[in-house]
Amino acid sequence: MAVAAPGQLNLEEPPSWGSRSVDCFEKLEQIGEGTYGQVYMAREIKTGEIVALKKIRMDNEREGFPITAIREIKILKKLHHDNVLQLKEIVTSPGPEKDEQGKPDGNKYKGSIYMVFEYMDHDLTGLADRPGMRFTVPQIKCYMRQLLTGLHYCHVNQVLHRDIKGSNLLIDNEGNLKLADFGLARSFSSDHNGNLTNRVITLWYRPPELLLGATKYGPAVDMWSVGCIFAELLYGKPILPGKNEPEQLTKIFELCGTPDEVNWPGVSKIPWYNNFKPSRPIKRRLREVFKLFDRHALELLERMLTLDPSQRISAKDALDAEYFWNDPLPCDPKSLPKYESSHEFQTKKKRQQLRQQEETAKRQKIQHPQPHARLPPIQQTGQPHPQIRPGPGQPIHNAPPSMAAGPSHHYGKPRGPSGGPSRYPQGGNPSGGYNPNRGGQGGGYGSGPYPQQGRGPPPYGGSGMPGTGGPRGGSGSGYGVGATSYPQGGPYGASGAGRGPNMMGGNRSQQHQHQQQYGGWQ
Ligand SMILES: Nc1ncnc2c1ncn2[C@@H]1O[C@H](COP(=O)(O)OP(=O)(O)OP(=O)(O)O)[C@@H](O)[C@H]1O
Repeated sequence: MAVAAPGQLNLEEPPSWGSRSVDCFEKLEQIGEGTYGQVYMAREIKTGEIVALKKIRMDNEREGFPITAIREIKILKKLHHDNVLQLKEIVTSPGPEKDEQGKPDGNKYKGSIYMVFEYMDHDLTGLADRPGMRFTVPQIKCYMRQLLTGLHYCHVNQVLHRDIKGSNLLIDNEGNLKLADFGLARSFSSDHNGNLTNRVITLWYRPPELLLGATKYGPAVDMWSVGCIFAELLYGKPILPGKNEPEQLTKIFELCGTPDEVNWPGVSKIPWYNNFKPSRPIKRRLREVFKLFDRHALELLERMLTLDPSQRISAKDALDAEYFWNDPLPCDPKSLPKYESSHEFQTKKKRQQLRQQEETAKRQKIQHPQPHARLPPIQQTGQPHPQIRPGPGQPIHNAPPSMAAGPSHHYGKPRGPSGGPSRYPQGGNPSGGYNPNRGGQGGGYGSGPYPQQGRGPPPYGGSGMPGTGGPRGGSGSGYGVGATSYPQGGPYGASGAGRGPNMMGGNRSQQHQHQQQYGGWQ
């Protein structure tokens, strides 16, 4: 394999994995900082294509190339799906590392390795954190369906993601959602008998079985995380923000009730069950806490946030849920508005800058109190003119790609504990039309190729469907307008009565009794 000499570009050769130098790319801006390395937006010099470069952290030289990166590369090489982030190539940086004076440091050959990914404009957390951002119901359905489709593909191909969270769900300006960050992912098989680590999945999205110490588990762990994301999208903020593992379990029990041998056969045999067993049983309150969610959303959420992993809904069955087949239907991703790029890293940075600015302004005020309230405020130099930017949360229709991906325009706002839900959709379309376009059931977890979805092609909202035009909703949509109507101050607060009608209204009885899916992996 030809390796590019330091500073030289392999422009003639088609890129083969690991053969090219990172110098083939021009780094534009840092867009992410993860546990395992930095992520940059970059431009390929030859083609002008915008990509994301994820630098593999090699801090711990003694342990060699990080196992997480090896896993991620191995897994991503075998996954090819529209809803899974595509790894395009691996590139290397020319070693040896330069010292502080810019001279090569002979003792240190620390050439870096980068993964080259297709560039995505947003991650879900960054997008949701934009001030004034409200997702419409068709938009939430659209994202959820893509998330489930990508995850179903992974599970069918015997890959557990094990770190589903908003910042790992990347979204482009075509409305496509892709699963990213397979650093904690691993292959599994239904006959796998070995133990797996339970120290996976970011705490707020971690299922009860892992918190209770299970070391044999399957795709159901990802489905719990999906349930947390789903509720977060509807509710407007994370629903289970525990500070540590015991508190996380307590929050889960307060929402989902305590597990016992009746609702979760076998739970008492999970290693730490006795350590965490609450002194008295707690009733499940999910339906009460989220009673303002529409009926089909609540039904689906119930099945995702089921304590017993063997009874938790699978990605495939979730895609078949009434929620996705009733009005308002998921919108076509392409109909979603285009926003300026927003990644969690940048919105956090922006929030920090804003806080600093506010503190400086406060300090200045204390040092130089204004003698008269009517005097005009001191003009800050270097501030952009407010009119050159679109309003916060406003889509930038017709912006050329370079602007849409422009590095210097990011909005952020403090997301303090008092920041109540503000971005979930408002009242929905009461006319719940039924989509008859359904095929039979099919697929399931097995080896082999990715099966077709049971219901044939996904429905898209047709004309007149509320909110297909974007988060502000079209005329008469009823989405994204009006005051926030969900309870403030956390999901366990008093549930507000009389806050508007159920989105769907309807009274149809539940159609499907879903099969248990995960028994084999428990
Ligand atoms: N292909 C991409 N396009 C745009 N942004 C990206 C891309 N890949 C990653 N990012 C951004 O970088 C962030 C971190 O990336 P990633 O999760 O892959 O790294 P990580 O080191 O594993 O992070 P973590 O510790 O949060 O799991 C993402 O949340 C996202 O905002």
